Amino acid sequence: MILGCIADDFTGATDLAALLVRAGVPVSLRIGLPERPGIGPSDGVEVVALKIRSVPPEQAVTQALAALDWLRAGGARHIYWKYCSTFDSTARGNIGPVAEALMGRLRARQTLYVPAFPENGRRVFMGNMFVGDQPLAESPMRDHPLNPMTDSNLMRVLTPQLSAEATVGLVDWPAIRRGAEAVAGIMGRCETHLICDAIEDADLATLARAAHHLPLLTGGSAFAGHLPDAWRAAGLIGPARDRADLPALPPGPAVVLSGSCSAMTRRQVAAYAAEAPALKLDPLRLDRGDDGGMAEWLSAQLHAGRVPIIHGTAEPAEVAAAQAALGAERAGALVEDCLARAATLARGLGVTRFVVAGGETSGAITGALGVTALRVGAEIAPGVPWCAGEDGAGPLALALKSGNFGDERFFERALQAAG
Ligand SMILES: Nc1ncnc2c1ncn2[C@@H]1O[C@H](COP(=O)(O)OP(=O)(O)O)[C@@H](O)[C@H]1O
Ligand SMILES: O=C(O)[C@@H](O)C(=O)COP(=O)(O)O
Repeated sequence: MILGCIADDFTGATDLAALLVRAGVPVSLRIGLPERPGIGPSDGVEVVALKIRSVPPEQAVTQALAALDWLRAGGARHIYWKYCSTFDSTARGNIGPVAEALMGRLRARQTLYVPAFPENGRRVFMGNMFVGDQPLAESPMRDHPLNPMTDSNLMRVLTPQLSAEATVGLVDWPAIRRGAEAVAGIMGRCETHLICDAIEDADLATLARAAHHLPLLTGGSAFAGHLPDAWRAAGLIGPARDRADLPALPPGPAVVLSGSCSAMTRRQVAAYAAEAPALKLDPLRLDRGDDGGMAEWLSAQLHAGRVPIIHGTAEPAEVAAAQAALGAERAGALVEDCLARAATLARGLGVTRFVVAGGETSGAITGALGVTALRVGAEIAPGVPWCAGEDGAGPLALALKSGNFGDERFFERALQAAG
């Protein structure tokens, strides 16, 4: 196995798997830490999807190290720590502690942090992240319900997450533009943690050429997608494979479930709810045990042959009000639990296709369905593939959409793409 990947959430894992599949390597995707030892594709990539973005750092470290041990037992030659392309973290932060713990176990002296995903508008310049044309802290990410990002400077975000002996440096864009040797020059300095600029995919390719030999690399899916070419150029893996083996998606009814409150999801939910039956969940009512008659409503919609949407998606002011009354964690958990129950109910009613918006939400739903592995299908939007899996009831299909990915018509597009 050339690469073993640890993803901090489930949308991130399918995003990563999709970009690696695009890069022509065989990819195997596990949901949660596998119970039994296993060996991934001999010349390919194994992705382990965890739900550790918003948990306390100690828990994130424990789970990531367990995944690392599993991947190394399966023969992984390099490890990739995948987090969000907007560098999302809680106030205490998990990106740094997990990276340091993985470095410790791998005896790695240095690692790179490369979150940029230019195709989806996430770019880093002189250590500052931009989402589209806005600095990260002025973008809608400042209002994220669980991981609000209030500083655009990634070196300032990362430094307090690390131990006192860690040193943080920058691989700056002017150096990247000079080429892999200039990047190697910066890597030869003493800093152990290097935040990397990247504006275009060409920058990610340069970084991959300079750093593909490191035992641990970290970042978003786009950088990982450039590693196979760098390994090929170094003669370490075989030629790119065609995707002749796209998994077939099972036919059958579908539902859309959204717990994401991200700006793009809010537009997507509004567009879909204008044309399809929609049930909106309110954490304050859920706290009183009132889910708006979800089971009866869902059953009636499915029996009428519709593709309904159930969602907690709300504007920042509504989210803030729910959080003020219940606390952010409880408000989030109430919606996640209810959507997980909706998924189980839908499955019991014969649904085979689930379009899900939100990373934490996808973790809750996939966990409730009991899916433990996914095969990656065609991409609906950059970083969002349809995936095929199985639970106790048989085959099913899941499209796990990251909060800000896709365009306004994403849900409709996903349903059409499933055929
Ligand atoms: N109305 C709401 N009020 C408060 N929290 C909510 C509401 N609706 C959803 N949430 C929570 O917000 C979080 C969104 O996170 P996530 O699913 O990862 O979405 P994204 O991919 O956009 O980051 C989830 O924990 C979800 O349960
Ligand atoms: O890197 C990305 O942006 C995604 O892969 C991802 O991790 C998204 O997370 P959510 O926005 O929380 O779904």
